[in-house]
Amino acid sequence: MLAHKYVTGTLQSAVRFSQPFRHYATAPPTAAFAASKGGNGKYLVTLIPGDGIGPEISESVKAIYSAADVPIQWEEVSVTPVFKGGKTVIPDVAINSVKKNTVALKGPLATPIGKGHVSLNLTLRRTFKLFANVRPCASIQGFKTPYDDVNTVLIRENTEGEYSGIEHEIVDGVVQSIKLITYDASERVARYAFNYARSSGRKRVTAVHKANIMKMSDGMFLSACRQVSKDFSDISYDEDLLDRVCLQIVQNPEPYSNRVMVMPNLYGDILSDMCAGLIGGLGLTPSGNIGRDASIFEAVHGSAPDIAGKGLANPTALLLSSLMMLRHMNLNEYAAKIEKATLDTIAEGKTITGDLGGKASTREYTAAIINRLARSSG
Ligand SMILES: NC(=O)C1=CN([C@@H]2O[C@H](COP(=O)(O)OP(=O)(O)OC[C@H]3O[C@@H](n4cnc5c(N)ncnc54)[C@H](O)[C@@H]3O)[C@@H](O)[C@H]2O)C=CC1
Ligand SMILES: O=C(O)CCC(=O)C(=O)O
Repeated sequence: MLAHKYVTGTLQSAVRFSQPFRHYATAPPTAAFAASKGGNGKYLVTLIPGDGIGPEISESVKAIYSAADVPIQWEEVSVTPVFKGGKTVIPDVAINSVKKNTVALKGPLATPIGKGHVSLNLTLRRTFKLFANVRPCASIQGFKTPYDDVNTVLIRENTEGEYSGIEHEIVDGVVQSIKLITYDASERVARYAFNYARSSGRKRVTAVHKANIMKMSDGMFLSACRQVSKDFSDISYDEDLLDRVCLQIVQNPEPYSNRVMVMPNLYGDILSDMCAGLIGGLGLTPSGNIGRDASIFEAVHGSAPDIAGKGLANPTALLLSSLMMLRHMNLNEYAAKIEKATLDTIAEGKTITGDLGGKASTREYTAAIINRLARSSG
């Protein structure tokens, strides 16, 4: 078993790799990583390739890891839903793999719209009590977008709120969907956000809300944040309305760059897509779903059915998610090496995918990163 050294480990990486730390570190002081090793001495990590572009971008990550000699052995599982006991559930083999390995990299899973099975993404988060979804979003130096220095970190409550999945038809034509907020879950994610701010050198936490309208539910979320803020005298705390944040961040993202924003589930889902738009799109933004007993890393984006199977997908978001995972596992040097090769490839701009304005296929872009890795170690 590896010890729980996250705060120390992360601070060390801050000193040694100041630029990467700014981008894609996780600072999970409460999350456990109990190393599970295979016979070859490599760490076992669950890989869920997912739907749509998921298998293509997973192949890319696997190829890059292999080229960088990352000491990881993938345990690949499918989460094709099965019908059991009147419900759609995730197959036991996938659940058991994540339970055993405690870390997983997951491709996007598609959810039918307005009908069909529940979201398996949400089911995984609830099953493993992955209470905080960390979504960093940073401009890539040298890659030109309308904004040059976006560096936001958004932490989203990940188990309840508007995504509790409690909906019913009261009478014909009237449907009720319950937004469930508990003090415990709010307190837990708020504490995580403050700890994250402290260990990543950010000086402010902003709770994003709509408590002017949802006085009780978002009001309770804010009460929990205020209470937790009292334990962090070195971090300033404030609150802002979601709609104001949306307006202001697209007008000028700079003031949001040195703080952590924490918020209920749905707001985090939407605001993180908007932040992705500030830096070049969904092909670039990673995330980590952090829990006490397991953590699952995934891109912010979905299965992109419009480009699936065409070899056009940008694997960067999944790759950067996997780097958050490596840092979570204290494999910092591998993360730094791959991160540099990736960001340099994008900054150079010669071999980038269509979503970033380039012409490269997923394979060509992956090969460009691998070449750069080879050059840097040769
Ligand atoms: N965590 C997860 O697994 C998520 C799953 N989904 C699911 O994914 C499915 C599709 O959802 P959409 O709303 O279409 O969102 P999406 O994120 O899949 O796609 C939105 C747009 O961004 C583009 N895009 C996304 N990722 C890209 C990448 N890596 N490279 C290049 N272009 C990329 C797509 O081509 C599309 O035009 C739905 O079933 C949804 O429920 C959506 C979001 C998150
Ligand atoms: O589960 C899904 O299909 C979409 C989920 C999503 O957009 C998210 O929570 O990130």
